[in-house]
Amino acid sequence: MRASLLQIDVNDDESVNSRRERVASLVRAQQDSDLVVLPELWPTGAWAYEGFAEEAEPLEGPTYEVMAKAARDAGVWLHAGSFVERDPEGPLFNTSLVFSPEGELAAVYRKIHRFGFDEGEAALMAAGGELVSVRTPGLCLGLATCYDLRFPELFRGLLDAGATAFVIPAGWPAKRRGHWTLLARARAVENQAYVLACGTAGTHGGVEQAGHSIVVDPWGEVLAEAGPGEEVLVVELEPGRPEATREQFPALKDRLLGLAAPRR
Ligand SMILES: O=C(O)CCC(=O)C(=O)O
Repeated sequence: MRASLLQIDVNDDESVNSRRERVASLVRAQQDSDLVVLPELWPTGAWAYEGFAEEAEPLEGPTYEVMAKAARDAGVWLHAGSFVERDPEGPLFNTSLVFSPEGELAAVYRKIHRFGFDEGEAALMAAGGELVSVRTPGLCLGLATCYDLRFPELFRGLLDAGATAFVIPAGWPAKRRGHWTLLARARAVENQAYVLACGTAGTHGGVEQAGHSIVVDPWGEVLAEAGPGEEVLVVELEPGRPEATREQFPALKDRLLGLAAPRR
């Protein structure tokens, strides 16, 4: 099973419309892959907060339309990264879409952990409240977005829902790149699952992006890692590898659920 992670250069000079068309062409060029992954908030830029309200789209807005068609044209499973969704009730969400190779919507995930400590995304957006996984013929994909990577309990929830791979679009800043790589490997090792973490390149909203999209196998080995610039990272995954790893080294069977809090 071949996956392509499209590490897009997201900068403030390119308009949302032209970036959308450019990214759609890049998706269409991945016909040899089974799964294509895009980063977080690539249409607007994850850090370009001032544009969020103006650029917000309904669920089935321009990003949905263009990406559904690109998935169908390429005949791939497409994790279309995320975009700023305006819910009909008013709130904004950081919303990821997954399309089947027929261009049908297969999953919608609204980012649960918003970044910003009461500012930026955390102030402007509402939190999603639902764990989402999607079964493809090869792997069961558990969905998470950027800052979610710091919350292992979310990944345990996805594991319990059957996930064998985690797909994590991000707009991770360069200054915390060390955490990105470490956390991606940790989530893979502790859950014995593939991690496909796709970030952005470039600088937007004044924040230099880490790039360095990464694919980690269920044993924690880095299968592929991008550099800092725009890049298509192509990697071969083995369906069945997570299950085989879990059988050979059955640490997940030793989980102790519901441990009591320490007595004071
Ligand atoms: O956790 C971090 O260091 C970065 C998170 C982030 O950039 C985001 O969620 O948008």
